[in-house]
Amino acid sequence: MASTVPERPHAVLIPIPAQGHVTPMLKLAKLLHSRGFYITFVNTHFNQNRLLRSGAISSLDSLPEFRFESIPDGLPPSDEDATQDVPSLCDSIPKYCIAPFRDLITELNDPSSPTPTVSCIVSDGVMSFTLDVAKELRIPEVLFWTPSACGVMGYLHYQHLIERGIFPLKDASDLTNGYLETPIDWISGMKNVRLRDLPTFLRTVDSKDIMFHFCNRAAQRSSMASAIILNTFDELERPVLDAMASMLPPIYTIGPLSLLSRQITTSPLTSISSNLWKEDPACLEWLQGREPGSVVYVNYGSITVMTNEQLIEFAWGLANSKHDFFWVIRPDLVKGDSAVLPQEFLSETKERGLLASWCPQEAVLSHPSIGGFLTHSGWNSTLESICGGVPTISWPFFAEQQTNCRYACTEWGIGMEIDSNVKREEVERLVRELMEGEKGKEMRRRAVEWKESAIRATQPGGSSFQNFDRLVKDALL
Ligand SMILES: O=c1ccn([C@@H]2O[C@H](COP(=O)(O)OP(=O)(O)O[C@H]3O[C@H](CO)[C@@H](O)[C@H](O)[C@H]3O)[C@@H](O)[C@H]2O)c(=O)[nH]1
Repeated sequence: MASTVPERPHAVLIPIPAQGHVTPMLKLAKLLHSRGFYITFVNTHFNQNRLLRSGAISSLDSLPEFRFESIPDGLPPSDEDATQDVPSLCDSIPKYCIAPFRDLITELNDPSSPTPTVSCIVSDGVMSFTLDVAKELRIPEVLFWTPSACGVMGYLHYQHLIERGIFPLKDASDLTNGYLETPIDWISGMKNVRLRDLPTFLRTVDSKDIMFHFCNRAAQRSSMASAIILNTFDELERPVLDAMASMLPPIYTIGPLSLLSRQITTSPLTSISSNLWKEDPACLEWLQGREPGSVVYVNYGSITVMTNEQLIEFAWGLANSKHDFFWVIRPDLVKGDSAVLPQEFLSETKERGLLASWCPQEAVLSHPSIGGFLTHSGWNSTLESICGGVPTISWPFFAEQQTNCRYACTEWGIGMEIDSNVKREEVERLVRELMEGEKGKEMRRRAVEWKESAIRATQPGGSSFQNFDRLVKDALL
């Protein structure tokens, strides 16, 4: 009797097209590939071109059983090397991506397609239109929410903000009159939070705000998924995870993915990365010549923008602290223009400061010479900092970065916050405290403890390691 070889499971993964989402989704894709899955990774055309141009992926069909596909995002052409406008993307994606996504899956499942039948969809938590395609085509779908659990908990309560009359704000003066300090004591699992610690899209008088409704809708629809994946670990966010368990389908905490994915060492997949900008590798050599724990690393992620005046405040704060620093200034970091740093700053710091436009951040944060991280508190940066045992100064920009900052400062003991109206004296003071002060020492001790806890979680027997196994067996196969 002829025996039939069972078909390989085929997972289709789709992140929202932003660096902080593509990176963890690609790590997850690689992990699933290492467990025998055939992978289709779906980018937008815009991002696929960027990944090819930056050298993150060198060709689209060189890897066996791991293919990249792309769909349009519905936006008009824009600067090819700059982050796309986030509200425009969030407005366009649900309208324009659903048909091409449905067509792609239908094509993959056509009997003439050489690929195995699609057995599951793993979609970004905010790409909630994919749930409709999954339902229509009867394919199970798991949602991967890439922010922290505390951030996701904030989004899950956006509907309550409407019901309680908190969203929209009554008056623009609520942004400055102390209203945002209002304690929020009704979210179970979250303590010591104020209105200003919840994801920032509530800070508007516009009842139709795109970002608020985009995140609220995605949060409300999460219960349609068959499971939820979070890039966190139980010990770090236990109270909020416990509270969330009754609000969502089964949750699998599998983070930090940057540690869990280190198990992939032999596959050809190690040669692909998710960088939308070209990395400057020279920084690692520069760090090599520095004393352990002596360098302040400064990076605001892939979306944050600031004015040139703010950039100059950071510059003089760093210079006046007299500490060595490695500062990544993305080409589109300064709003509407390119960054201009004063010549006196450049000459004064040339022996002890290094500037770059993009870097291998995970390697930088694990380098022994890094003593502290001035960050915008994006979730990937927060986790990568924990994995390096590095304490932070936080200048949160938007979304759930304010929530991450609050938790880093008050719950995890690894961060200090800079006022959004940044001034050089405060930067100097906080950098000195971080690098020389008693508080800095204590934060470093806590950061190292969290690093050890993250390592335990991702090693065999650890919670994230086991949850990944369970995710594969119970939710994806
Ligand atoms: O020079 C650089 C700068 C950044 N990165 C990487 O880029 C990612 C940036 O991600 P993150 O720190 O999370 O920041 P954002 O790009 O701002 O991330 C978006 O997505 C995150 C996950 O959902 C959210 O937490 C943030 O609020 C949201 O802005 C990280 O993996 C970094 O290692 C580099 O490799 N090199």
